[in-house]
Order: sequence, then C-alpha cells, then structure tokens
Amino acid sequence: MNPKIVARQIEPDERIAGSVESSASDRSKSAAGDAGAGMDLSTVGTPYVDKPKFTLRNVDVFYGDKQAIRDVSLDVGERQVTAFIGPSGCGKSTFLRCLNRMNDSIPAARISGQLMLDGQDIYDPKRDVVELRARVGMVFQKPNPFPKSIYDNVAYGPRIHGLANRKAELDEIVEKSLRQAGLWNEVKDRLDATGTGLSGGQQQRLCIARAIAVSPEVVLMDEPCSALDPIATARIEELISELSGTYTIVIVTHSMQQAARVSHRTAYFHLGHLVEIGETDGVFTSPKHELTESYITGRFG
Ligand SMILES: Nc1ncnc2c1ncn2[C@@H]1O[C@H](COP(=O)(O)OP(=O)(O)OP(=O)(O)O)[C@@H](O)[C@H]1O
Repeated sequence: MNPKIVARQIEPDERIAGSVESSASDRSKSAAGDAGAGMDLSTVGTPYVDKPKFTLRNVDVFYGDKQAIRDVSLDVGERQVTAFIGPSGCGKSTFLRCLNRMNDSIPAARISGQLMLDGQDIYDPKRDVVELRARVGMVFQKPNPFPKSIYDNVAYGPRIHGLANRKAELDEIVEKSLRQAGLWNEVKDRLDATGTGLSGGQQQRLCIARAIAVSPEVVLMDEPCSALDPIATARIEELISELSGTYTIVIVTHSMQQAARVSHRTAYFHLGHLVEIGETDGVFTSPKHELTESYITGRFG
C-alpha cells in the first residue's frame, strides 16, 4: 500500500473522473487492443509470494471458442489486498470469478490450469462448491441485498450453514458482522427494516456484512464502489483496509487511485494476459512494462 496515496482524501470530482474513465474505456477499447498488438505480453514483476492463499498456475479461460484468460500464473497473498486492474474486457472479472467458481454457472465457460486454495484444488470435482463459496465470499458491483430485513440479510448465510444453535448466537454474529462492516451504529435501531431501503453505500456495506457473516477466509470484490458516490466510496475503501488484517481480499477496480489506496499488490491485465504484477507502490511508481505505464498514465482506458 502506498502510504502517500492512502493518506490522500478522495477529491470531490474523483467520481466524475471515474465515470469519465469508464465511458472513455469503451471508446478506447480498440486503442487498448492496438496497444497490445505485436508486443511481448508475458508477465513481468513478482507473481509469487511467500505466504500464498491462492496459487494459480497456467490458467486459461474460454467462453466457447473465445479465449478470455491466457496462461495466467500468480499467487494471491494471504491477508493482503490484491487489486486487478486493466482496460475494459481484459479479463479481470473473469479471472476473479474463477477463484470461487462463479463461472460454473456460465455454460460456455471452460477453465484449465491449476487453481489452488490453501494447497487444495478449487476445481476438484469432489469439492463442495457451497462450502467453497462460504470460504471465498463475493461482493458485486451493484449492491444486491435480499428483499428481506437488514437482520435477515446478514443472518441468511449463518442460518443455512448452521453456524448458530440459538437465537442469541445468531444475534451475536449479526451484530459482529454489521460492526465489522461499519454499519452497526446506523442500523442497530432498525434491524427489522428492509435492506433494500438503505442508501446505496449502506446497501453495499450490508452486502459486505452478509459476506463476512459466514466467516469467510477470502472476500472477492468486483468493482464494489462503481455504483457509489465519493463519500460512500471512501467508507468502503476504509473498510477494505480494516478488513485486510483479517481476510484475504481481491478487488477488481477501474479506479487506479482506488487500487493505489487500498491494495498491497496490483496485477495489470491486458487482452487476457497478466502483463505485470508486484507491490502496488512499485507498479504505480515504476512500472516495468510499457503497457502498464501507458495504462496508469491514462493513455488508454
Ligand atoms: N458470459 C460471457 N460469455 C461470453 N463472453 C464473455 C462472458 N463474460 C465475459 N466475456 C468476454 O470475456 C472477455 C473478458 O471479460 P471480463 O468481463 O472478464 O473483462 P473485464 O476486464 O472484467 O471487463 P470490464 O472492466 O469491462 O468489466 C471479454 O471479451 C468479454 O466480452
């Protein structure tokens, strides 16, 4: 994490800059493609770490005939925040979804390579996918609370996984999760109110509380702030930093400022290749690959 960047407050116009970035990304898709054409896209940097939570080797992902991820190898460090960045369509979300088998629900998706969580094969046919997703939770781009009460949103996972024997235990899990998600003080007097009635930022924190209520080891976040205003974004970023001591976090983001503020390591993807990975500070201050430099200096979306 870059302390200089972390210490900086979010500027009021940053969200606007972010949305310009997103809309510009569509216009510059071909520019990004052209940028990679004919270049060596093999990985530079430090893909492996001393204490990996995930060890991912030679991963390919296809949607039908189309290859979205090309021979990607990296480790995700335990209790670190790893950011995936890169131009639109480069495969960040596809790769993230491999980590808890969310791509299983896409019939055309085919994954090969070695994907291990704590040394065990994520894609072992004998693996219980429900148990995997309890260990590797996910927070999506758009806050998606269930149309239930705030309490029931958080209690849902612990109930189905049988984590509480008594109501008092469930109450405790709900309170602890809402506290960890920084939402308890705002909702403690209205736990019976519907989760969908909260503000966007509160809904996203509720989704984070729901994800952590089952005591996952990993939380995957796919652009968790893209639907939020700058203040709600700042709250989520603070939360990510707080949670990183307890959980392994992998975040896909279009905001390079966000990656720089919240992550320990950053992986830059381009046209399905992992082009560069390393300590966030190094990737942003002295990128090793020309494409990384072009991307972080805004030469394409
Ligand atoms: N369900 C799907 N079926 C077919 N192709 C898909 C599917 N999901 C993604 N793709 C394709 O795979 C490639 C990688 O997409 P992916 O969404 O992973 O990229 P991304 O880097 O997360 O993009 P963005 O930043 O725009 O969200 C793209 O070409 C996309 O069109």
